Amino acid sequence: MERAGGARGLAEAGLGGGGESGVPAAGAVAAVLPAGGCGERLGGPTPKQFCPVLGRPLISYTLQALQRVSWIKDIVVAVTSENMDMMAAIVQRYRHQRVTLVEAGTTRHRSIFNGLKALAGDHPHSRLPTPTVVIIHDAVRPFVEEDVLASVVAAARDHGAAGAIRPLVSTVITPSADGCLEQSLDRAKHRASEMPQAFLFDVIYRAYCQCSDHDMEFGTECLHLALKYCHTKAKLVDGSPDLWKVTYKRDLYAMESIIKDKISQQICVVADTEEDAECIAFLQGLLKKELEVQGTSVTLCPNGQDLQKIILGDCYNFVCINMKNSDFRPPRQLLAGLASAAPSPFYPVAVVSVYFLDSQNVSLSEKMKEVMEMKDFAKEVKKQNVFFYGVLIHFPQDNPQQLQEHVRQGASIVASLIKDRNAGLVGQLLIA
Ligand SMILES: Nc1ccn([C@@H]2O[C@H](COP(=O)(O)OP(=O)(O)OP(=O)(O)O)[C@@H](O)[C@H]2O)c(=O)n1
Ligand SMILES: O=C(CO)[C@H](O)[C@H](O)COP(=O)(O)O
Repeated sequence: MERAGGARGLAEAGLGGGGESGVPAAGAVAAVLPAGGCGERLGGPTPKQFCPVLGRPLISYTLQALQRVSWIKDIVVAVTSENMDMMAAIVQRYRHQRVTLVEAGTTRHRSIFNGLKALAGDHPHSRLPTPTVVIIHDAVRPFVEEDVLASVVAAARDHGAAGAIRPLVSTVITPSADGCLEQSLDRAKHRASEMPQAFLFDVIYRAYCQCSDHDMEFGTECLHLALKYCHTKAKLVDGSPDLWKVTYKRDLYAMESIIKDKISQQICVVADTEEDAECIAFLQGLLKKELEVQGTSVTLCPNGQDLQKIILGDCYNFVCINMKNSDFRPPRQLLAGLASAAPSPFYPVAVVSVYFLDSQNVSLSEKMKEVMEMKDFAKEVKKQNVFFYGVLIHFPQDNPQQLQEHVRQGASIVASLIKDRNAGLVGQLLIA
């Protein structure tokens, strides 16, 4: 695959990007994602933009967020040459569109400038149209919504530059040469500069073209460049709390926890309601309470009807109730439905099969063969990013009180499996 003058158009590889070179579409918007850092503050051998979160590289979440915005026509990602192939593989695996890769620079500003060059038609082979407005967004800020992107783009159209800001959490101070307090800034009069930022392409491109080596080497603020070199005062846009940048290890943990909460919002309960309505309603209520998420919608899906619609509706959690049969048969119909619906590869799908067994009638040892088959089944479906778990609820026919207690415990186990999505428990049969 040929590199387009430092820009590696994935268009050549048929993976997205492309368009008439150098022809600025009216009002077109593009984005530049600097992703060429080494993540020193986070530590570890893997640059943080490639660190896995729930099995997927961080940068894929940011690309997914930008991809949801249809009016961003091109996304230029700046990565180092040694990470170029890995980045192309991520784009292909997660089916990210409109992406073009360019070589990163030795600093963040240099990486951004390389991204802008790919949009300026500066490179003889650059095939990307020059946008009217360009968004600059750190690849390690995965939680960016369309509303803030639209706000900074609209403000940039009017003011030439715009950037998201947040209230300061810590007070900013100036240390003296001997390491003592020189002054402390009035926190109420200052803000933290975040991303996304947006610029009239001409403004920010001219600023970078004039940028001094010192600014290129040590600068950290694009808005400052627009002011210093193009006398353009950026409009400041209040951003939401989730615009934060993954910088330290703790930020990765926080990101994973936020995503787990987000994808646990909807649960599809698959069951044959004719016989199981009462028990399912009870389990349903418990699941909503256990997951403590207002948004959880527990969808009853009798005999797998409407399953296709639910799967396509971004549901990543399925609970299959097996009351009629006592064997530990995995829900093959459901898994076949999942496979044919080809859900997005973005998140692992949790499937929990709940079995009810009256141990007075059937001993668990007689079921060991089926339990082992369940593990093999789980291993197979894990290749399609489906995490399959089993939960056995002891179902004493002659003791309804005890049954309720066991169902309560079972709901708690199901909720934990869904929230934690622990790959280490895949294929296990947990007993309530
Ligand atoms: N030469 C560089 C340095 C940084 N970045 C990118 O700029 C963004 C914000 O920078 P930062 O959080 O500082 O990332 P790192 O430089 O990787 O972190 P550290 O300073 O801890 O090494 C990141 O997406 C990073 O990949 C870049 O494109 N090129
Ligand atoms: O907040 C920002 C304003 O543009 C930048 O993301 C931040 O300055 C980047 O700094 P660093 O790369 O050192 O984390």
